[in-house]
This record gives sequence, structure tokens and C-alpha cells, in this order.
Amino acid sequence: MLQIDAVSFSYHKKPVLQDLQFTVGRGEHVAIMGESGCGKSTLLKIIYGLLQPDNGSLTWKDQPILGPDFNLVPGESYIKYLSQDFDLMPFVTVAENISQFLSVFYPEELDKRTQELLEMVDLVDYAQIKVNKVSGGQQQRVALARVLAQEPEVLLLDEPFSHIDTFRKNNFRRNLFEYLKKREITCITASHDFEDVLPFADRTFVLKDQRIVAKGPTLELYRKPKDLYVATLFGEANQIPIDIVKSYANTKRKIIVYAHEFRVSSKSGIPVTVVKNYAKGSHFLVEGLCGPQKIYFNSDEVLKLESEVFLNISLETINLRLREN
Ligand SMILES: Nc1ncnc2c1ncn2[C@@H]1O[C@H](COP(=O)(O)OP(=O)(O)OP(=O)(O)O)[C@@H](O)[C@H]1O
Repeated sequence: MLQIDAVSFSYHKKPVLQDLQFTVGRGEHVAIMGESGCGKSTLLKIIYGLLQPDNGSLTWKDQPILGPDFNLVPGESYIKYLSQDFDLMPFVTVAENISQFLSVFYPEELDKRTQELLEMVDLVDYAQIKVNKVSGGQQQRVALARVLAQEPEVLLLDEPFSHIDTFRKNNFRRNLFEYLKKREITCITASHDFEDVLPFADRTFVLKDQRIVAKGPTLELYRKPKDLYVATLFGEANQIPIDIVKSYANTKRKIIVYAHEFRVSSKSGIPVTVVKNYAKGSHFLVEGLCGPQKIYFNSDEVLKLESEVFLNISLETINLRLREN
């Protein structure tokens, strides 16, 4: 188990992370989410042993993870960190960049493992091309195969799909996370893309203002976000006064409603005036106004600007969001 205990960190006296406390089990997949600059990469670098925390301690299987103040060569051998800059050997082929890190002595076994990893990252056709001749997205995939070749016990992924095209991304994410689960590799992924997180991470931690402000099973965080910040990490969301939703409600509370949770009706519901339509492919995201309250909701079809439509939310959703966490 990875244990992070009361860890704080600052860059030149500017606090970035404060009093972080969590554990990650063997083979577990945890996601770290939060807005840009909230400290996701910093946290991964501390776990890897590249940055020295100001306070607190880190252990893996009850053994301390030492920071750069105590390690001549920073970075623990059983942890691999896939950073946002890939750190490849540019004048060496894709295949050699990967096979160099395989701890296999027999040539046949070496070829087989290299091939397996090339297939995993979908780069078989590029095996003999020098890395400086392949695209940014392809380099990101080579970098990933390289860290997998080293058979880490803990894998830290920093925005691992940021350079990979949508066409390949979905399949690739599924393959990678299945591969890690099968081998019981503990994985921590920093991302601000919920599609990297929602289908794959067992648990998610949300960082904001130097602290973990929400954590739990990923689906639970999504279904019952504690506030608009958490909800927005998972998609287009609104925070709406409950008396708009139910006119008889005698409370000033607000509830979170995702854009896709509204149903559009021409007859009854919350009255909104259509302000703007945004094409999303499978649907339109519509900006509407209910008095001064801006509401974003999904519609199957484009809606006429300045027309009035009515929005409905299921009772189940209202009750779910009204329930205290
Ligand atoms: N080497 C550094 N020296 C000083 N400040 C830094 C350094 N690296 C990062 N920071 C600052 O620390 C904060 C956290 O940065 P970090 O890169 O960890 O955020 P992040 O959540 O990973 O962001 P992103 O999602 O944009 O990658 C930011 O305010 C950043 O400007």
C-alpha cells in the first residue's frame, strides 16, 4: 500500500500542497483531478521522489519513499513516472527506446516483449523509425511503453493522453488500464479530462486550494458532487436554487444539475429563454436564462434563439442531490 501522511509542499515558500493524507492499495487505480495549476504534477513528483516535501512522510509497503534530500539519484526504482515531457532518446528507434528498458536476457524473449509493448501502444509500424522522426502523440506512446517495460509496481501518469488523437485515444485508454489491472500495477493518473477518469479510476481525489477537497469512489463523486467545482470536472454542470426547480420548495438551498439531466419540454417545467446553441455532435448544448439564472442544458435539436422552452429534472435526480453527503 502507498501511504501519504500529512504531506505539505511549497515552491520557494509559496504553498502548493498542504496536509495531504491518503492511501492507495496495490493494483488500485486512483485519479487526481483539479484545475490547471492546482498541484497535480507536483504531487506526482513528490510521490516519485523528485521533490522533497516540507513536512509529512510517504511509504510504499511500509518502506519510506525518500525525496531528493536523501537519495543520490532521485526517483524510486519500483515507481515509474510518465511526465509531460517524455525524456526519450531522439536518435534511437522506437523499438530500441522500448527494449532498452526490458530486463530480459534472451533475444527471442526480448523481441517478444518489445513486440507486445509495441502492439499495446499501437506503434508496430513505427518500430524501426527514429524517435525524433515521429509525432508528439507517437512519442507520448513510446514513453508509455518505456515505463511499462520497466515493470513498475507503481505507475504515475501525468496527463497521459494529452497528445494522443481522439481517434486512437478511446481504444488506447481501455487497453492501457486493462493491462495495468491485469498486472496489479498501482496507478495514479493526474488528469483534467473526465473521460480519462470516469470509466477507469476506482477512486478519485479532487485538489483545490492546496488541499484534497473531495475523494471517494469515482462514480459516487460524479453522481453526488459536493459542489460545482467537483461537478464541473465531470462535465457541464449548473448550480440552481431549489425554488426554481420546485416553486413550492421552501428553502434557499441549491442543487447541482448536469446539462444532460434536463429534459426539454414545450409545455411545462422551468421556463427558460434560449440564448445560444453549441453543436456537440450527438446533441446541442444550449445556454438559457431563467430570470437572471443562466442554465446550460442538452437538447437533441437546435433551439430557436429567444424562444421559450421548459426544463424538467427527474425527482430521482433532485432527491439524490438534496441528500446530504
Ligand atoms: N518549478 C516550479 N517553481 C515554482 N513554481 C512552480 C514550479 N512548478 C510548478 N509551479 C507552480 O506550482 C503550482 C502547481 O503546479 P503543477 O504543475 O503541480 O499544477 P498542475 O495541477 O499539474 O497543472 P497542469 O494541469 O496545468 O499541469 C502552479 O501554480 C505552478 O505555477
